[in-house]
Amino acid sequence: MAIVGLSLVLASVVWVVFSRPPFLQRLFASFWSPRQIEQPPRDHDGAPRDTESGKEGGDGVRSPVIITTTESADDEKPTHASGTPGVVAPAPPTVEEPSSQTTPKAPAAQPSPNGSVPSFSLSSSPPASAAAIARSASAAMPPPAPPTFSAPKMPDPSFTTPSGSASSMMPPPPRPPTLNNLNPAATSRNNNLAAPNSFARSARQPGTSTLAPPPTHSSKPAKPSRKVMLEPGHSPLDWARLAQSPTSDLRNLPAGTPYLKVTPSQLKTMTGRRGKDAWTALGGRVYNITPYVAFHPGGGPELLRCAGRDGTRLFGEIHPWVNYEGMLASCMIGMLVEEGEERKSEMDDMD
Ligand code: HEM
Repeated sequence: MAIVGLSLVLASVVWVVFSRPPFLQRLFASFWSPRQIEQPPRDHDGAPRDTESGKEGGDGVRSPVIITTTESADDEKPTHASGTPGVVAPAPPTVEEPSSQTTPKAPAAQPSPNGSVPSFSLSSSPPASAAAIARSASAAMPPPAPPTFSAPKMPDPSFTTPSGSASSMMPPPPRPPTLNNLNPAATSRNNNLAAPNSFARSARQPGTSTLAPPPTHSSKPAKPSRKVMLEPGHSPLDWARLAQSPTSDLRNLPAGTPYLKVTPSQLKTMTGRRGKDAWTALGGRVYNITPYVAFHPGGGPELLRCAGRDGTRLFGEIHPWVNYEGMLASCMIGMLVEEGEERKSEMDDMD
């Protein structure tokens, strides 16, 4: 197409140079007034030529219509050449635009046999208007590159392995969670990961709380206190004041009586009943506990459980921390001896 167009242009130029048609001179004269519309030439009889219907008036000789740039597109009405062989057209119709110099595609007509001036005839389907010419010209030219609105290339969302080199490869983004994870078939691949959760669910039984402290068996539950209400004036402080007085004698023995050797049989008769005092042996020593019964925090009956016998084991089971020696120093009778030892000592005294 480009070659054909160029050849047409070249042929037109050659023709204009050699023939110099009169209409071209008028064209040059009117070139400087582009808004002027040149009236189409009239036929010899003076009637305007019907350019739309293609009818020719007069002798049928067709005059070209030169259309310059006009205000409205309706004025652009080119004429169609008859293209009859042998009919010499003075000039081919040309449509000129000041901005775009386009030439209609008109193939060179065969020269007339009589050797007249070569004429040009329009092709079978010439553009009918300047816009059509422009369209045809644009169609003849290579189409411009279409505007590209392509966005910056985003990374391929697919997670296929890229074919680039390893140096240009970037680590793929983390796989977003998809609904496929809900598929049992898909989750079956991650059973090894779901196992701990299922184990944790199975290990935690309903009703158990992880916030509750674990059960401990190291601390014994506190025993309820077995202390009793003491009579007024019989507090531990009152006992301490009474027992440490130098004038107080709590043994209930004749004055000046030394410490006695008490045998278990003798101790057994001192139970605090039948008018006798209550004696007990603690750590090999014999104490008269009768004055302390009213001051015992654990109560009298508890204290008298060891009267008339050795109360060392029972005492240690309840309150081994109690300093009985200091508390009962003024109540000490003597030493607990084996049976027969008191007699042996009496015989030694007789000797
Ligand atoms: C003869 C010597 C004894 C002395 C000097 C003595 C002294 C004491 C003292 C000072 C307490 C108060 C302890 C405290 O406040 O923590 C006490 C409490 C007690 N005693 Fe004795 N006691 C004697 C013998 C006994 C015996 C032979 C028994 C029982 C068979 C006994 C049973 C108790 C009980 C049950 C308590 C109350 C413990 C508690 O706080 O729950 N005591 N005694």
